[in-house]
Amino acid sequence: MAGVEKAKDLAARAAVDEFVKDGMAVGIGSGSTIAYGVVRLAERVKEEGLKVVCVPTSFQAKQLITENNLPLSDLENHPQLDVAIDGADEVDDDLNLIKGGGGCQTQEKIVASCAKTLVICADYRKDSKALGEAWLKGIPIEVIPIAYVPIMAKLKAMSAETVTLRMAKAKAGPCVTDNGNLIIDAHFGQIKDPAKLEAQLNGIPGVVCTGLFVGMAVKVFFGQEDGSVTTRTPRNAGLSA
Ligand SMILES: O=C(CO)[C@H](O)[C@H](O)COP(=O)(O)O
Repeated sequence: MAGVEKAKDLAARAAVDEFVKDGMAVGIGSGSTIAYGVVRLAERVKEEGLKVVCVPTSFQAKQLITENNLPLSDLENHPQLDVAIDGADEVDDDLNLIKGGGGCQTQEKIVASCAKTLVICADYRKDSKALGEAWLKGIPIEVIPIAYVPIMAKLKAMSAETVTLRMAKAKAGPCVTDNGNLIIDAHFGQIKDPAKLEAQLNGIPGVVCTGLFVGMAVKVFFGQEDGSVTTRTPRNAGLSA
């Protein structure tokens, strides 16, 4: 393994090693980076006899949990989680995030909101000073299907630079979320006030959930190109080895 994949693996392993302890209920995020974290968690269960339960944030996360023979649970049985570990598309200096590149931000935000701690693992490409600087595809916004046209118009009126209905890759038509909704990607350029923008977007009728995660993450692990892992916390907004 080399390059970006190695960086993802290192970051995810570091997050799992530092934050998952015996007896914990763990929220499992979605995407290619957390997949390495699930493999590491399964290793620790085998090697250390760790007892954990895992709550997924998507169909993909559920598959990861079951394929790695980890105990699967849900928010009905575990409405309070000790930690949620997830990936991100972009992370700013204050640990605000853009998520939803994989279209799972709604369940990811619900699970994160039920966890005492949200920890993010990402490769070096996700590190950014301000949201919207590196991730140019736009903020993923899950919407109720009947509302997608008026919501797109409202986003344009809010001065979004690009507004796109996300289309499926191997099927004609739109990408349909795990919740049966659609996704609009809206790029607002560099975002100066993520909390304000999130509140504005949440105020549009038909918006289910945005990919802006403001003030939720407590620590981010970045896998670097040179094989090191750096971290960022809200208290030390700079990077430390
Ligand atoms: O938010 C997500 C899915 O909705 C993912 O966590 C995010 O897209 C990062 O994915 P990857 O680890 O594959 O880069």
